[in-house]
Amino acid sequence: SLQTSCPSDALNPFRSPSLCPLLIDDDTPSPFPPNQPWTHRPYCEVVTGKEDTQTQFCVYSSSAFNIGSELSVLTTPETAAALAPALSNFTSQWGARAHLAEKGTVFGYADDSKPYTVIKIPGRGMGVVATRKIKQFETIMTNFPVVIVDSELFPAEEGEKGNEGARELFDVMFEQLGDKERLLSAARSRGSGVHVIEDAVRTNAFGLSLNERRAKGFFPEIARMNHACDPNAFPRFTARDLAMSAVATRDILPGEEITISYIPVGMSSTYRQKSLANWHFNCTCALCSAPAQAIEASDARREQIVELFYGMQDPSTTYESLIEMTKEFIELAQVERLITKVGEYYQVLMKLFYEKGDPESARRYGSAALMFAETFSDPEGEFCVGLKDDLEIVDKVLAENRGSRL
Ligand SMILES: C[S@@+](CC[C@H](N)C(=O)[O-])C[C@H]1O[C@@H](n2cnc3c(N)ncnc32)[C@H](O)[C@@H]1O
Repeated sequence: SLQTSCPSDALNPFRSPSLCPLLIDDDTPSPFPPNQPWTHRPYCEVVTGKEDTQTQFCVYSSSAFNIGSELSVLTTPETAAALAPALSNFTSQWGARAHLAEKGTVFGYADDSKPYTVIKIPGRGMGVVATRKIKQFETIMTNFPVVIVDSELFPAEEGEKGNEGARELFDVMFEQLGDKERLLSAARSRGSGVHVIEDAVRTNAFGLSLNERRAKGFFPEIARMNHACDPNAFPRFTARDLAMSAVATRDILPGEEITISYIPVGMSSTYRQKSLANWHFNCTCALCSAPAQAIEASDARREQIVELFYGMQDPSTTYESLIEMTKEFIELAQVERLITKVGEYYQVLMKLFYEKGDPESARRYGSAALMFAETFSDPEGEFCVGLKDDLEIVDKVLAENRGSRL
């Protein structure tokens, strides 16, 4: 049964929802204030999953989220309760309010903090272009979601018949959105029969992990960024405020289009084309439209990177060959500009050097991994937290070694 009262209620009737988020659905709304932190009464359906699992999903909407820009989430009551602290994180929403600005103003005041503009790009619809020099690692924009849908409610393949319960939930979600035009304009790329929510989310959404459930989120401004296989920006999601930020992977010049990769970076061209099929466009990015020879050379480097990565992790690899392979690996990754993968790569290198009895090198790779991971992923996320734990172990060994040398 749902948790409907808060232990501290009697003492503090004005408790923050972040301290005691309640599980609410359409039968058991929270007592006071009703439905908080949502502004609408939840609407729920029990949905039968692939393995005949029965899960209750509800539509939760808040027209107050992100300084009135709104948010509607289709998820389980548990995940909705876990979102309460993020919904109440006004500091972050206020800090990033420039994303609500029209024509360089924030609530009537001139704002020159926005380093980009959205314009038409030949052959790609709209796109985001830099209006001044943007430095590597700079946060270009911070954006909040308008729609989030649990991935279980999505037919795996486009056109596959969705669950009837899901369709009703999509209808209610669309009904509760204040700015329907925003979603409609993001959804006009598909034929009839596909629900407008599914349509918009498939073309524009980012995969998220929320309270250990997979979900897809539509972030309207960052969704204007077109795809490039060698992008100059990377989307970073932070769970504590639900913000999606675009972080520059290298220096960007004024007039340059700001791009992100819709698919994991580092794949060779054939895999990229297959993975991009979901978006229904012929990729015209710099890497895909490069001369055949350049594409071939890049593919060869990417394949070599994967091969080396497996080779390095093979237990039979000696310490000496690990050093050689690492050198070659890093050089290739630099040529292919796989900077957003460095956190991942260096974390593995930290472990390998640690296992081979070289904690000094392990520490160097570990700290570099953390620096990159904190730039391109959630600093409070699982990956960064795990890295910090691993670094502590390495530090302990280093301290013990120093002690034994004295
Ligand atoms: C998330 S939207 C990006 C913004 C979009 N251009 C707009 O006008 O709103 C994704 C769509 O943009 C277009 N697009 C994105 N990257 C592209 C690329 N590299 N080449 C061609 N079209 C692209 C495709 O139509 C794709 O389905």
